[in-house]
Amino acid sequence: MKPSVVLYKSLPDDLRQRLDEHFTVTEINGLTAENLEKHAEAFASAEGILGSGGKVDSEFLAKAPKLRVASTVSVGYDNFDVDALNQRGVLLMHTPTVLTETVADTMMALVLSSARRVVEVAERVKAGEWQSNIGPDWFGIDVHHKKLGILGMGRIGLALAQRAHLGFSMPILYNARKHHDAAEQRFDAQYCDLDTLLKESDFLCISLPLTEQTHHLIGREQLAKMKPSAVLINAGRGPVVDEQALIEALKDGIIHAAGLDVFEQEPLPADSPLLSLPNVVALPHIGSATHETRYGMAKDAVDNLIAALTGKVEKNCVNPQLLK
Ligand SMILES: NC(=O)c1ccc[n+]([C@@H]2O[C@H](COP(=O)([O-])OP(=O)(O)OC[C@H]3O[C@@H](n4cnc5c(N)ncnc54)[C@H](O)[C@@H]3O)[C@@H](O)[C@H]2O)c1
Ligand SMILES: O=C(O)[C@H](O)CO
Repeated sequence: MKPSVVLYKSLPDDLRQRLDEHFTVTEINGLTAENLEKHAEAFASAEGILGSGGKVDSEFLAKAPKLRVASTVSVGYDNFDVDALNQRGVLLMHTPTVLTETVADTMMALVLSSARRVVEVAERVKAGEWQSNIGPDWFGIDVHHKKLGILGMGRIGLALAQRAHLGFSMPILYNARKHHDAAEQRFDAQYCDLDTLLKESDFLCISLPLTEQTHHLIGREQLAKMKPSAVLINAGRGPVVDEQALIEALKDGIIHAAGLDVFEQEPLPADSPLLSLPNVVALPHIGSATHETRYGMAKDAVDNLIAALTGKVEKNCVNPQLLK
């Protein structure tokens, strides 16, 4: 008999077919409380789950007593209680690597659009405000040759360093839990402590995961250490930055601008003060959102689930110690 799995994100037809070849699939529309109740039987018999978003914690695991594998269509896994999964012996599979270059492209787009005010001035053109030669009120700030600080020099940080250093002649500073040899050798990146990163970066780019240690790592005190001309870019997770403190810093001129792909609450509420600030570029969490990359992530998530439920895991496992 094929193992039962719950699919909580829709897949392209060919990938859905591949999943059906291996498993008996129950497809639901998200891991909501309502769906957990409505599809209690499917969760009670599920050996695997595949999707993205929604909390997977001990309360969830109690409803899925046969679960062996959770496969998320994302690299970030802050919505999973990894300790609870480990206690239950549930493997957690994710999709690093396939999205790295695309997310770095998004971060570079945020750097450029925040500095050159691309969104703001394009809106002004559409509104018919371009009536004569433009003056300084349309100008932005340079990107090339400015110092780019990377907070979280992992896969995405490295791909951003490549773009910024080789493409835009930007000196790279970074802070991470440890030195990154490839970043130092290939892009001359200089390791520094967080305070130095805050004080010296012209663009502070955050590509950190959300953990207990990184929650509100950037708050009022840290923003105050940044240059008034600095731009903050966040494509890691929203809660790494204290959003209220960021709003105040942007309003008060403590920093110059922000380019944000992630927020404390997503979707960002329509009445968020961030949306009325001209010096903010706000994107709807599109870091990896290209057709090619989203397909690649879904494919990897399907392959990961098949590998893990058939005992053939070689990569993409968050808790490989369970395999021993
Ligand atoms: N906006 C998006 O659509 C999008 C897309 C993909 C990933 N992400 C986010 O980006 C994160 C990073 O992805 P990645 O593939 O580069 O991961 P990664 O594991 O390769 O890199 C993370 C880096 O953060 C560093 N780090 C972790 N905790 C730290 C701390 N307390 N202080 C300093 N450095 C710390 C690590 O040392 C590592 O260098 C993901 O976890 C996810 O949250 C967002
Ligand atoms: O972590 C990730 O992969 C992205 O944020 C998409 O959720």
